[in-house]
Amino acid sequence: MTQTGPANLHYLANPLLNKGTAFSQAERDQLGLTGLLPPHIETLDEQIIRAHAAFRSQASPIEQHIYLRNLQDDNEVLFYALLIRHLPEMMPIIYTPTVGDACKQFSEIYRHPRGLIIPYPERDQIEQILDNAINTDVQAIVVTDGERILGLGDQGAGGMGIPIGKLSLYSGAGGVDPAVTLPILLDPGTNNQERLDDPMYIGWRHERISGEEYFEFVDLFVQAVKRKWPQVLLQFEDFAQQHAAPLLEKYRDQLCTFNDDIQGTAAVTAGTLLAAANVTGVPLKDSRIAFLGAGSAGAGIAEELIRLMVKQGLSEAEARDRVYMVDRHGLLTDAMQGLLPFQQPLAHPAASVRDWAAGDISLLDVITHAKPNILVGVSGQAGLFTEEIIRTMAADSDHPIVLPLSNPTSRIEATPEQIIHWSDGKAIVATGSPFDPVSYKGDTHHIAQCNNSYIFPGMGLGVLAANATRVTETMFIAAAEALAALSPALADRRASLLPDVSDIRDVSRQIALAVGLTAQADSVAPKTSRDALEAAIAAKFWTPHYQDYATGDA
Ligand SMILES: O=C([O-])CC(=O)C(=O)O
Ligand SMILES: [Mg+2]
Repeated sequence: MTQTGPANLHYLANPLLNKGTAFSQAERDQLGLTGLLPPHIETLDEQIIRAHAAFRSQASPIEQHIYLRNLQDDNEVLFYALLIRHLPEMMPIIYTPTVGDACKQFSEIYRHPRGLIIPYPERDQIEQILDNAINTDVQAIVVTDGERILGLGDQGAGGMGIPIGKLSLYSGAGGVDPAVTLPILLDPGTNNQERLDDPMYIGWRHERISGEEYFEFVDLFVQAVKRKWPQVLLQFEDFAQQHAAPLLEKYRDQLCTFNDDIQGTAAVTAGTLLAAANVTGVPLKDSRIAFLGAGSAGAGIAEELIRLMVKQGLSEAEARDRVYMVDRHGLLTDAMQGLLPFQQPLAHPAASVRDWAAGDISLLDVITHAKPNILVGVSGQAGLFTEEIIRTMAADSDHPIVLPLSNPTSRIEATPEQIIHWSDGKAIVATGSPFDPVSYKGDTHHIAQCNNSYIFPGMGLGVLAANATRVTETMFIAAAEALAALSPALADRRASLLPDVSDIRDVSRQIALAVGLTAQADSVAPKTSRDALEAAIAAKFWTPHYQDYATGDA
């Protein structure tokens, strides 16, 4: 049957169906596309080469981001084929760090609708909004409310860049079909004055709603999602500290959900530290760990490490004793007023540290007295790992492990180069944002990217392939252990602690298997054999390819 007129838009305007110059002659004839496309018919491979050249010709990372996002909104098969072929080059563009700039400039660079936006004034129509999603088989959602975007704070509606970037990695790194993914922005306003004052701001121009109203708004959304897609995986991303942990506690037993900043970051950090323990010879249970930043991400990592130390044989009290949380008022102690519920179990008895300082106990005081061999930065603030802090730590430890995890690059606590120089080459460094290797005194130090991007794509794939109905803490432990088992540093101590980004699709499949097996053991997924689960993961694993729309009788 020959289609003419606007029906051809069905193919050209839907990025999940569009093939651009790769529509065959038969498709062009049958779908009414002749004359709408240039005559040379390209293969996907030729399209990738041409798109890569166009990408390279962009003047700056943000221009490259805009180019790739436009390509994604035009032709998803080509976008993912290009991305997968050039992951190490393109991941920093669609994801951290450049996605941070894209969130800040979201209004200026906005081009096409993608996903769903739910502004607070439209809260009575959430079901209708969900019905409007252009993809009907939704299996994985990433949602943000824009309040704590990376270390960049409140970006309002610009936060939508994050769910889009995360889901690009679900497909690009985790093999989840983009047709089943849906980014969502809850827009409860913004307290970012610059955005409110910007005439170009495209979000709901209103200060953030808060308190009961806020939690009711999120609940309207979650209940509507549960009714419409009862099996869906719902990932919370970049919510502010005062909301992230309470929302996780509220919903973790209601549907298949997790918080990436609390649980995904915890798992990748645990995996990195398990790998590092193989290099240093100091097991996690014998380590002492200092954190700068005691928000929900820091606390999430701390609790995961405590679980692992207990698994390695410590009592819970012994494990807690080895973890020191430092926030803007210094070391958390039980004498502090106003600790949040998730911080209280991580506070040290004030009496046990009374002699460390006259007033607030600083990070340097903690380094001096507790002598940690592991230092984790989740402060969101640049420069807080000072030369004195790193030198003091290195004086007491043969292999200090330093993880400045704050994103994007502009927020890092200290650069790998600084840490390696100040520690005279002793430190093992992994960062949240990507960094090039550092040369120091003839040695090359590889900098692993300790980013939850090693975890959430595999978690998503594993949950979907195993038909899991909940996400448990043991599934994250399994993901961390699976990641550590793939560390190149196991075979070569000088190699990176984490696999190369170019191997991330294989990593995701391994993590999916570990996660799926654990979901079965935890009775949150139907029991199958290991072989059947492996087959389910392989069947679920999407690779970009074009469908043939031409009917045989052309
Ligand atoms: O997005 C990233 O690169 C890691 C992450 O979740 C965050 O920093 O909030
Ligand atoms: Mg995040």
